[in-house]
Amino acid sequence: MTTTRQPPPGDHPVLTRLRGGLIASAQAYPGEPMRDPRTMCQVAQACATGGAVGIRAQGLADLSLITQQVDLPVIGLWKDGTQGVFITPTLTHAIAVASTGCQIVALDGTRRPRPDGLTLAQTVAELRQARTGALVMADCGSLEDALAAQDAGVDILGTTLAGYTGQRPATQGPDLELVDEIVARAELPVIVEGRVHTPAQAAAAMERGAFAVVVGTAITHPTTITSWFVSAVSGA
Ligand SMILES: CC(=O)N[C@H](C=O)[C@@H](O)[C@H](O)[C@H](O)COP(=O)(O)O
Repeated sequence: MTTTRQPPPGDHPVLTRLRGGLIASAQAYPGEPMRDPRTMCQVAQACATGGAVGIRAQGLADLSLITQQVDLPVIGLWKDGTQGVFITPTLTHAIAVASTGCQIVALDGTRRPRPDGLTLAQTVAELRQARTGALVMADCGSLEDALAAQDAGVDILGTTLAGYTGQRPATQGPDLELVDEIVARAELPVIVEGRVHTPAQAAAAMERGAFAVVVGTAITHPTTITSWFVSAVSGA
């Protein structure tokens, strides 16, 4: 199975729109009050008004609505489960995500076995065969994941899973050490994602060579943001 490369890293028109910008991740979790595609779409619209250059979102219903109603590149994923490989875990999930019209499909980019038995390279190649036109973002947990994902033919490397796979400690903010390592060794655009909680941390990620930064919780998850303030107030 051969992998057809997309245009050179960073030159694709979708990447041109994302370069140097802030991508807002709008996701609500099962059982939460905001878990409704209309709500997530409104959150995405609000983020667009605030200057986000792209949206990351989860689930086929949310993605179908957001790709129709928000005029920004969308990074789509499908979370299935909460343990192991759960971010767009199989080729079937990836094709379904791409079919919602999102410009980028994010999938687990670790070296762990995938539930459908395909390798990451096979998954990427099959997704390209499906001719959806979507780029592929590998959600990685380490430098080794990122280099393997690059070899597997993905278009974008993300630090999404740093601190969540046992390969790296869960740093207080984004794992900037990992950003340094990936930027130094990989050739693909590196999107920094995971625990970017302040504008200063987002700026630091850009200074370390990030192509773009994804912020989720700190912008779009009021329950967690509220709990930060509650802790501060009760601890004062
Ligand atoms: C590990 C995992 O499942 N990450 C998910 C990936 O899509 C989301 O739950 C995160 O909110 C997203 O990565 C943004 O990160 P943060 O919310 O820390 O800004």
